[in-house]
Amino acid sequence: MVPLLTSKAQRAACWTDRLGIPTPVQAPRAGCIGRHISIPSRPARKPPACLSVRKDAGAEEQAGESQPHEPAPETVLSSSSELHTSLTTAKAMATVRVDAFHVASTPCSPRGTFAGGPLARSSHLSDLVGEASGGGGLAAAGIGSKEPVSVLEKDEDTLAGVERAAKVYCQGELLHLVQTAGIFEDSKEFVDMPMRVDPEVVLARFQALLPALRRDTEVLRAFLTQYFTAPGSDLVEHVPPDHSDSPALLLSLADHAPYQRWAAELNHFWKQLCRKVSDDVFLNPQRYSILRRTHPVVIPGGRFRESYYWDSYWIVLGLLACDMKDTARGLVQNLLDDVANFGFVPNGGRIYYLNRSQPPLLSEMVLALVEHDPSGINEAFVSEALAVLEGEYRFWMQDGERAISVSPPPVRASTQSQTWTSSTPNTSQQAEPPAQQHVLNRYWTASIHPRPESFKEDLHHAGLADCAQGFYANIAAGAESGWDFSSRWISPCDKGEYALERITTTDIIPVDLNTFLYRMERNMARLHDYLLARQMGPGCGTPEAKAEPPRETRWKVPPDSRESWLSPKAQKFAEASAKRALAMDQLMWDQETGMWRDLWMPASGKGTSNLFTAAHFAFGEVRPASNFLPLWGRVLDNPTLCSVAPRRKLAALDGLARSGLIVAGGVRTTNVETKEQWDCPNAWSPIVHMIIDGLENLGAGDADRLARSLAKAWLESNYLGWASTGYMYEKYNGKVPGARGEGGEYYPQVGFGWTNGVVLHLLKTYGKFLKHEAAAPPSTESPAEQ
Ligand SMILES: OC[C@H]1O[C@H](O[C@H]2O[C@H](CO)[C@@H](O)[C@H](O)[C@H]2O)[C@H](O)[C@@H](O)[C@@H]1O
Repeated sequence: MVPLLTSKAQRAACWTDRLGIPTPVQAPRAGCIGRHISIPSRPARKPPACLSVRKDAGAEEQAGESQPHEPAPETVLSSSSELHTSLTTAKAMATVRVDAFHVASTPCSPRGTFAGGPLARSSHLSDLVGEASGGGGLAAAGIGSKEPVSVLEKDEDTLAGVERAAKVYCQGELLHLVQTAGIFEDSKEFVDMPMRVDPEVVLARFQALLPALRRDTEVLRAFLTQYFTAPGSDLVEHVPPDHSDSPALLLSLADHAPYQRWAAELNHFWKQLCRKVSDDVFLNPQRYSILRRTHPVVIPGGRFRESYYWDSYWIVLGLLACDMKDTARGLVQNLLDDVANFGFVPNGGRIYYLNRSQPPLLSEMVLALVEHDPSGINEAFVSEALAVLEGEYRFWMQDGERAISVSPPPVRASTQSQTWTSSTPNTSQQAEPPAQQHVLNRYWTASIHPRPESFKEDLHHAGLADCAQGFYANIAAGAESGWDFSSRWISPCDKGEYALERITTTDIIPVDLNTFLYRMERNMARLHDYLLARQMGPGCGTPEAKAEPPRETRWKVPPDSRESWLSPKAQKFAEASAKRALAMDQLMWDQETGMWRDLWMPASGKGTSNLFTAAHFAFGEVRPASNFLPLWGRVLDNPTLCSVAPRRKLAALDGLARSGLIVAGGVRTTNVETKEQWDCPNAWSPIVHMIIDGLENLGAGDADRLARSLAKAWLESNYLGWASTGYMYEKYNGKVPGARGEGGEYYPQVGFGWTNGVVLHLLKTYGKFLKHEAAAPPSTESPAEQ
């Protein structure tokens, strides 16, 4: 039996409260009732005296027991041929069957909002990822790699468990009715609740209820109490053995007592945020939405009671700042295991996240581990990681899905400085055949259902959208971007307003995603050569070996700027990175604003051509901070851009200063104020960190000074928030230092994994600049306010 209450320390009010870790829900709370389009809502009623919820037959009941199913007439999710992608994903990877999957195409593409079918297929990838990439039923189902990554063993039990659990958490009438009954304020609550018995038993019990009772809110509440336990009980607290109360970082902050105390507390927080998957998840994976994890995880906190893909990068940096390299390595190994099991890293560690990934930063994490402790990482790990990363690369390069061919519009030379908006006419009709074809990437999913964890919210917006299926694909792709949600992805209406139902993520080729993939290509080239140098031993003839003592060379990852490569694999990934750097420069760089710009493909849903010749800058008025992430990615250091790099660097520095994004509390996410959380005035740790890091390493103008003043402003804002409330927020208000950010589809969270990670990393990097300063009160002046 799964314990109803979580561990002792979690019950300690002080810590749970400050970390935003929810206490177990004993009784479901009443909440708002979302709009739903399929099943008419009913007023909540008192249960009738003869309430026919049967007594729990217990866990001993045989799995697979089923009662005749009487589907709700208007239920849209219960057809077995329309399995949710999360289920088909796992199933596909488990059985490598290609026939049973739902093909993600849809007849509607209003406003170009859905690009579900095969689009432009890239042509020059086969030598990098093999002929198996792209096309086929798996690709059409958004499953990623056609070939599982064989270097790590797949966990067949997990996959079988996922398939069974998905029948409750990802599809069907029970999910629909619970999520639309208004029982929980937060839609994520239900899909995180473990089952007391097998899913087949739960579903059979549910089907045994009279149809009218299934729709009765009080009956549903009673049903949940009987068959489910509290969210959060599937992960148990775990004190990582490599945690120390006095890591070297604390000593280095000795001259700056307030920050030293703060760092000590954040270091302590790792113990509160670290979790192990409970034993019963290993015995009965089918009863849980949590994915089994071999190694402990570090959760963000609050409603985010599982691991997240891109959050993990900043958590890893923070752990390394506290010398917790074993815990960091375990986190990375879990993500590598994901690629082995599913062909990609899912958005987060629950089965309902299996229909999408998140910003691909796994290679960055592997690199961080190797650079932190080269002699502690053995060759087998690097070699295995590289094979797995290749699998992940294959997932992202599925042509026609996340990878597409783009050509510059022939009119580009004369419209270099033109700002395109959603209403700009598509001039591709008059275009000459393009001279050069590039392959770039976008966020994409095959999902045609509401996100289970945001079910009622998605139903509501789908009801307002021109095409519900297109909306579901685009909203899930928006979640894949990590920027869920932002004006970046929303086609503004004529009045200039950003309504979520107009989300059109798959029509956009984002600067940040292409930066992340550029880094993946670059990192893999570097890691391949690093591995070869280590395998060959000292004096292996690398360019660095000639200049440095051989022993040093063996343990050092070659610099990002390396031009000649030893290993053929490294050479190929370096070539891919050069192509991408060139494409980003030719298509995304906007000289007028001094930034890279997301591309908008208004023709993407029309599918008449294999090439997008009409890629223009996305919604002209939106200036996201992600436009500057190529600085973090060192894209301008690619040898192929050496002739333009010096002036681009200065122009980008100037562009950032002119962008208006730098504010008193760091870097605001965009310049547009909407109700979404990835917009103005919010400032998010991952973005602020990448901007700081990019500036620090730019080597142009006074970029490093700006980096330091931004780091100072960000630390002061986070410190102010912590000192006045005890909380570390998930996001901050960039305009009001210390204030929490707002907006979006859930209540602002505290805890918080990546926030703590960035602070600890910045304290480690910039501590030496801080220690001579007095503990000045946080400034309200922007370091470069416009
Ligand atoms: O439940 C709604 C959405 O929540 C997640 O997104 C937000 O939190 C994540 C964890 O910190 C973070 O990675 C993401 O950038 C945030 O926007 C989740 O990732 C979404 O998929 C989910 O729909």
